[in-house]
Amino acid sequence: MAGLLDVDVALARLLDGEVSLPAETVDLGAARGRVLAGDLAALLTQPPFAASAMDGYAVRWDDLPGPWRVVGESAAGRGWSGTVEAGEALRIFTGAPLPVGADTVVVQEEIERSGDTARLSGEGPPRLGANIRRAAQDFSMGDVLAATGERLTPARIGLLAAGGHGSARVVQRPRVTLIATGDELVPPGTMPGAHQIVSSNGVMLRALFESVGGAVDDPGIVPDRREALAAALSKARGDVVVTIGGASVGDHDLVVPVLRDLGAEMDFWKLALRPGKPMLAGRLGSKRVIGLPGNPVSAYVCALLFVVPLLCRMGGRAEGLPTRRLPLGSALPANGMRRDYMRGQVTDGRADAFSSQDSALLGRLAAAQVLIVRLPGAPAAEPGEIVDCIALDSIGDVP
Ligand SMILES: Nc1nc2c(c(=O)[nH]1)N[C@H]1C(S)=C(S)[C@@H](COP(=O)(O)OP(=O)(O)OC[C@H]3O[C@@H](n4cnc5c(N)ncnc54)[C@H](O)[C@@H]3O)O[C@H]1N2
Ligand code: MOO
Repeated sequence: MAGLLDVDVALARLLDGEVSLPAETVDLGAARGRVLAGDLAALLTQPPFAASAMDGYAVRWDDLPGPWRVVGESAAGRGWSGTVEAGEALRIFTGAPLPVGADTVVVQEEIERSGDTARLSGEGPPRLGANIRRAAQDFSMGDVLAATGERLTPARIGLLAAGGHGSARVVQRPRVTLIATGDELVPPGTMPGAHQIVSSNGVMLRALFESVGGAVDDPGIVPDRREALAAALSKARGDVVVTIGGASVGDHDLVVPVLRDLGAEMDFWKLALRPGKPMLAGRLGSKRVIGLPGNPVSAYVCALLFVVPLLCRMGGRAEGLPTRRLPLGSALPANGMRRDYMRGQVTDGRADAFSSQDSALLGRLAAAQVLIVRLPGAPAAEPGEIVDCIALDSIGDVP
């Protein structure tokens, strides 16, 4: 479409030359979801020594089926320094070091104890080495426990702590300032007066950006006045400023004129995209500026297609959105000249677009499992035809 930029070209321009932010050190206790800035190797070996996996008696396999003379005790944190000789057993507890000489643990449920004598009362251990965790069974000093670019899941955090780390070098979180513009807006939780609506986009986008690691500052709603918007844009902190609304061409759509007044460089404005045609991108000093359209679905789709990949690039994460190729459940009409992202559901493995695609309908967006992608000029599609979809339910999965 004349004058409207292709979505892929716009995304490539947006990401061109952008690299991940510098690293910082964080305590493991506050590191969930962060992205490693470098490989982390084990500083320790785990387990550091052969240990009993059960409460019982450490014996020599060759001595089975006993009986044994119990010569001492090894508990977690308090090992036993002697050697288990032929005919001897050592009382041992879970996690305690296996003594020299012993090679197998008999669980206490299979032992009858009387004074210093232990007798087998059950079947006994199934094999040499039973109920023992070997030294280094989990990992050895020097093993890479987590690699650059990996996200710190709860389990990885535990692994790093076991490996001797108390903190980790991670990529800084990209900082985003949200600026919602509009005289009609009131904050969430406030009853709108006449001709007002709730600013639902701010909290929605905050949640989306945080789900991919963004650190969001939302200083509130800015009225449709040039000076107010200019002040908010000038004050905005962080790496990326995201405006919401006022991106179009109406008399009260001030984002582009105010950005121009402030000397911002414009990367692009107006895309061959539905929903979200008036989306814009630029630079204000060292900050990236993204102007999202105000219609809630347009704001969400543009944020997903552009801001999420930008934040992922800055935050050292994989950028691609999760996609699926699915057969259509019902026919679709020919598409116009804008790339269309149709909200839809998946039933029995087939994607169906909702009948209404109005970009103001948050209910349909919240119910959508997929965005069905229709390329500019795509002909009508029959049921069963395979279409590309963005899987909305697997976005921003910080565990
Ligand atoms: N003459 C033209 N008019 C419009 C065009 C066009 O090309 N020529 N484009 C249309 C398209 S497409 C879109 S999308 C909208 C986007 O316009 P703006 O970005 O300027 O958005 P607003 O006018 O400020 O608001 C649109 C709509 O969204 C509501 N809104 C705004 N902010 C929020 C918020 N934070 N939370 C919830 N809802 C919000 C606002 O009240 C309006 O209803 O322009 C078309 N017009
Ligand atoms: O792009 Mo607008 O987003 O068609 O409603």
